[in-house]
Amino acid sequence: APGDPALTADVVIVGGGLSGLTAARDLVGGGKSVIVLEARDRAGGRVYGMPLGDGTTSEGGAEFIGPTQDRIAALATSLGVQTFPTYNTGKNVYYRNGKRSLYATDGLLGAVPPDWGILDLEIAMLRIGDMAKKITPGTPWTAAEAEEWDSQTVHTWSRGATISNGARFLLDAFISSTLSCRSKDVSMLYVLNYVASAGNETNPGNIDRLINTKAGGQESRFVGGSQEVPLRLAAQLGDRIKYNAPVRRIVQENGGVRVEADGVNVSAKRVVVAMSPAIANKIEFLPGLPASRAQLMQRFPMGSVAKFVAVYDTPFWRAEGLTGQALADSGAIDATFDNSPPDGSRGILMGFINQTNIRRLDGKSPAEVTAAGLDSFTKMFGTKASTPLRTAFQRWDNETWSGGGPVGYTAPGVLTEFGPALREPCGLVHWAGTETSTYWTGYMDGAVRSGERVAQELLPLL
Ligand SMILES: Cc1cc2nc3c(=O)[nH]c(=O)nc-3n(C[C@H](O)[C@H](O)[C@H](O)COP(=O)(O)OP(=O)(O)OC[C@H]3O[C@@H](n4cnc5c(N)ncnc54)[C@H](O)[C@@H]3O)c2cc1C
Repeated sequence: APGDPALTADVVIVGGGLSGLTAARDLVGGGKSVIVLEARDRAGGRVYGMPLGDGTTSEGGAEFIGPTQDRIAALATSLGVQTFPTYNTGKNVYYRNGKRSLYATDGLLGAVPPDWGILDLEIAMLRIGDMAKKITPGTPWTAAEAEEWDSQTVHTWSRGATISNGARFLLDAFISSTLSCRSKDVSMLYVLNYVASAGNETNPGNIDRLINTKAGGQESRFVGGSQEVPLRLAAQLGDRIKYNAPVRRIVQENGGVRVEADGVNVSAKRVVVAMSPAIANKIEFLPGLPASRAQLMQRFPMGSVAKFVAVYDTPFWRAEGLTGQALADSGAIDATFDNSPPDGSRGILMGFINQTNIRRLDGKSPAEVTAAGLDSFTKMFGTKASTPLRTAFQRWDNETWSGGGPVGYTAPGVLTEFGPALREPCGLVHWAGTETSTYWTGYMDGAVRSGERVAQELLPLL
């Protein structure tokens, strides 16, 4: 705003999440001056160590890393952050139609619960895999069948492709646990691209790598918590990052950009907007953006998700032969993981509260959310789960600077019509954020890849 101190840099980066921080690292490495403007009082965005109230934290946002997520892996290694395997020994819990059952994840069908309709499901999953092979990751609108797949939701497709309630429930659960939305919210084309994107340049994406713990996206965790990665990268960037500086307006004028944030203005040659399209839509652009980009940002909502954790003096489920992973069709939590520290010195259960379930808890008190979370854990893991030492939860739908999570998704008709505007620079404005990534879109790896891509895009222009 007028009167605020004015800084100058080659590039101003809006957003201090993994995408913005990575872009800053590479631009600084290329000899350019950079200022990062971050709305929050911390770096990391959707990567956040949720305080447990005893001086320790548990992952409140992004957590897992798996094979082919090469760029987040390289970044973590460069910062001295190690990984360890997600606890995955024993059986998983399946809570369905009021009944609890256990299932092994190393059987013929992999990590699929033993529901009626399992063959029906397998056939549908194979079909999804075959369709995803026809997608070029990052540009799904170029597929020959793009119009057909972008004309239906996953719900519409799955009701045609399956006959059993079990298969339909599990396909809905796949969408809820990966995108935190309902199958009726999201385009089939979007999901096929998500599957195709779960790989790298030499290993085509596939559904198993997307959803599995063993050999999949949930295989490993970071020692000390995932937030170590953005926090250490932010420390390297030092006072190039300005916190508590929400950007309100981006003005392109006189051959450069002026970026106006609360308390500070920055003039630069170019600007990178490093966040989800939905959150970028809160910024005023002058002159206005091309309609295809402006309207893309109106059509890219965030999922609705919270993470709930309970801390116990031991991971008691391990002694009972359980992984700590569960899937449920009722209650607040629909999927869980063992979030204990690497040495198992105490037990932490983590549950996702997704889509309708978290909206039902809108306006509820922390005590009511906690009661709902513990009720779920108790149904899944027995009465021992009802008496934790402490609990915590992190809602993302209430976060002003995230607007939900884990990722933005699109309803039918959006990618084929507006998708090409996702990465296309608008004059001096460039776009990063996991939503723009070719591989592992929606993940930390995608965020890092998008930061690396935007830096490569900019360096020859500066
Ligand atoms: C509950 C949950 C679980 C997840 N689990 C995983 C997982 O297990 N593995 C995985 O790889 N990924 C996971 N993810 C996804 C992962 O967190 C994201 O893909 C990634 O962190 C996105 O990084 P980003 O830089 O693209 O965006 P963000 O992290 O959203 O960064 C955007 C930044 O911009 C800032 N900002 C917004 N508006 C403004 C403004 N106007 N001015 C200035 N700054 C602004 C925000 O504060 C934020 O810091 C999860 C996410 C959630 C929410």
